[in-house]
Amino acid sequence: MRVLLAGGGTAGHTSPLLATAAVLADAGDDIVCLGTPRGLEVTLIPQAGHALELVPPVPLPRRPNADLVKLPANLRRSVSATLEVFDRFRPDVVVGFGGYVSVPAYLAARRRKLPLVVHEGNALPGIANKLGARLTRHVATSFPDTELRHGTYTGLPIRRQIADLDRYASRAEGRRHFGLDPDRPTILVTGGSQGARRINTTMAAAARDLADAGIQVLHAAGRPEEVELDSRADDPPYVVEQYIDRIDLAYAAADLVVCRSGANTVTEVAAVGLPAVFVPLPIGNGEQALNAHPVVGAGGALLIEDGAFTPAWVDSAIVSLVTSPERLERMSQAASGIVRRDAAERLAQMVHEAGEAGR
Ligand SMILES: CC(=O)N[C@H]1[C@@H](OP(=O)(O)OP(=O)(O)OC[C@H]2O[C@@H](n3ccc(=O)[nH]c3=O)[C@H](O)[C@@H]2O)O[C@H](CO)[C@@H](O)[C@@H]1O
Repeated sequence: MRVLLAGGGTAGHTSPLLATAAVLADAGDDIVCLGTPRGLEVTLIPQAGHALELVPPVPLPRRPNADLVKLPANLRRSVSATLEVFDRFRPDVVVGFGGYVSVPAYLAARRRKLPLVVHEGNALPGIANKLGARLTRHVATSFPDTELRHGTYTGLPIRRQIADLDRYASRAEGRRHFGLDPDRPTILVTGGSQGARRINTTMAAAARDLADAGIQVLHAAGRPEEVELDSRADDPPYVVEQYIDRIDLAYAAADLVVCRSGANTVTEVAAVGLPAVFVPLPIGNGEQALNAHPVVGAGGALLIEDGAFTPAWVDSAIVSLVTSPERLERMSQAASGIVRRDAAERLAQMVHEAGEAGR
C-alpha cells in the first residue's frame, strides 16, 4: 500500500509519525512523509530513511491576529503544493498527526477522495484535528478519554527503541554515552523539542545544590545559552546539550526526568517506567496539564505548576526524591502500567483498514 504521512512543525508531531512509518515500512508499504521546511522533521525524517516532501506550513491562529488574515492565501498555496505531492506519489491512504501540515493534507485528501486517518497526540484535541475528524470515520486518540468525533483509543505511537528500551539499552550504556558517572543518582531534564526557559533557568540556579547532594544532570536545553552554571556545579557532571538525538539512551541513563508534559514525552517516560516531575507548559489550550494527569493520578509522576517550579522547590522536593530508591521504584511501577506500547501497530492496522476500504 502507498501511504502518505503528514506531521511536522514540532518533534511532537514527528515522533508518532516516525514510529508509525517504521511499522508500515516493515509491513512492506511505500511511505512518503509531508513536513514543513522549518521544523525538526527536516533532519529527523531523512535520518530515519524515509522520503520527505516539504510544503508551506499553515499555522492556525487560536484567536484573531495577523495569521488569520493570511490564512486563506496560506491554505490555498499549501493545499496546491500538497496536491502536487499526491499526484506524484499517488497514495492509497493519507494519515495526519495534527500540526501545521495536517490541514492541507486533510483538505487535499478530501479533494482527491482519498481515505484519511487522523491521529490526535494530545489529551485535548487541537483545532486541525477537530477539522480532520469531520472528514473521516478513521480517527485515533492517544488517551482513552479524549473527546474527538469518531475517536478510537489506539495510544500514541512511540519509537521502537523507546517502547522496548530494556532490549536496546542499559543504564550503564546510557551513562557512558553522555560521559556521566556510572554510579551517581541521575536526573534527565528536557523542555520538549524546543526547550523551556523556566526549566532551564530554574535547574541552572539549582545546579550547585544538586551537585552538593551528589546528583548528576543531563539537560536537553533547546537553547543551551539559558543554562549558565558556575564552575563548582560541574562536579559531579552537569551535561548540557541542545537536542538529544539518542533520547532512548538518555531515558536509560536517568533515575528521574524533569520535563514539560508534551504528549510524546509523557507517553515515552511512562512507557519506559521512568519516574517524572512534570512542569506543564502554561500556555496553549491547557493540553499539557491534561496529558500528565493519567500518569500523575496513578502515582508515576509529580506535577508542579510552572510558577511554583523554583530552585528552592527543586532543592526540597527533587533532591529527596532522586536519592530515595524505594520511592522511585514505586513510581516506576505505577507509570509503566499506564500507556499502550503497541500503539504504532494499532494505528498501522487502522491505516490498512482505511486503505482497503477505499479500494
Ligand atoms: C510548544 C508546543 O507547541 N508544544 C507542543 C509540542 O511539544 P513538543 O514537540 O515539545 O512535545 P512532545 O513532548 O510531545 O515531543 C517531544 C519529542 O521530542 C523528543 N526529544 C525532545 C528533546 C530532545 O532533546 N530529544 C528528543 O528526541 C522526545 O523524545 C519527544 O518524542 O507538541 C506536543 C504534542 O503535540 C504538545 O503536547 C505540546 O504542547
